[in-house]
Amino acid sequence: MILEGIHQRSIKRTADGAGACILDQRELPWAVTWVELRSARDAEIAIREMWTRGAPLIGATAAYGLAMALAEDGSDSALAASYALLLEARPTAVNLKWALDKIVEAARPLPVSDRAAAAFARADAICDEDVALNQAIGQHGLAMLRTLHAQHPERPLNILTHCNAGWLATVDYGTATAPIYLAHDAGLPVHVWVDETRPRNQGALLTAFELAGHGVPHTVITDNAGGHLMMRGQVDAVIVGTDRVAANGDVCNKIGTYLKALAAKDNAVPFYVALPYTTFDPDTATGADVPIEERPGEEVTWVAGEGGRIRVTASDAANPAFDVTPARLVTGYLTERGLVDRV
Ligand SMILES: CSC[C@@H](O)[C@@H](O)C(=O)COP(=O)(O)O
Repeated sequence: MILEGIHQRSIKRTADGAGACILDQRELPWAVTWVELRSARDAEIAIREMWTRGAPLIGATAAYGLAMALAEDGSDSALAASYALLLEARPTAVNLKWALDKIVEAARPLPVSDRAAAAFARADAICDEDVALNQAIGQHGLAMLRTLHAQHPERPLNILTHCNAGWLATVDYGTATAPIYLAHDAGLPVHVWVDETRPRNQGALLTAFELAGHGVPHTVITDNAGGHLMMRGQVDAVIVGTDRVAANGDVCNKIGTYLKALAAKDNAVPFYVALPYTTFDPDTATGADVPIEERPGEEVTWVAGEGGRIRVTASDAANPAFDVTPARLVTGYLTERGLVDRV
């Protein structure tokens, strides 16, 4: 299947209803490949190895994975084993646990023979809800962007984003990108500075692909360029997604987000975090309590691009995948309930 170049659901049930189809994001933007997941183990590999990624989409994939596990074996012990397998696939995005818990809540009270159907139905509902949440975030974000644009109506609104918090990271629309898509569709002139987002380059590879497909003017920049652009007055707002917001409002997101928040603060650029309630974690007190995924150093020492991978150093590399932006650096949280200054 070839993408139409515009957003669509990034996870779907297979035609027979017994599995889930995802885009293999490792191949984007060079190839658009849909992959069928047929078991909890398939879902776990797809999440762990980042065929699929982004907090809400990780949750949706895990939900279908648990439903597939129940179709194979609906017993309590099988449910517990597959829950643990999927939960360990990636540690940072709280949507993973949230979605798995919703499947357990829906399935466990039922007779074993009814559990798989209930789990699939709940996974479908998680996906439908994610789309609605992102649309609501988009509507509130559009109002916010209109207000910002009114300050300088003579020029396009420049938004900087980090990583990929678009439709590829969610079921559809994205969190950080939903306001951008709605603004563009409403005729508001927006231009997006896209952080390339080393080491895996989700910005250059995925966000740019999305924005190009939707016709949104954008420019890819190195991760180090944002502070300079802010100092020059070339950024009107930063909007990022998040993998987990702690009870105190600290924001865990892709490594490098914190530096953007610091630069934004120093240059009086508003820094917004877009999130659905499924990414808020009241059980994690502060950002210091969020488990930060340490990924292989090879993601740093080798860079993937068109035509393959090239090695950039023979030295050892460290690769923390996320960082924490303290709540004090956040101007506002863009949620399905509106723009709020505390979560
Ligand atoms: C709406 S997704 C928000 C975040 O999950 C996203 O920006 C991000 O950091 C994703 O990290 P990734 O490691 O690519 O899964």
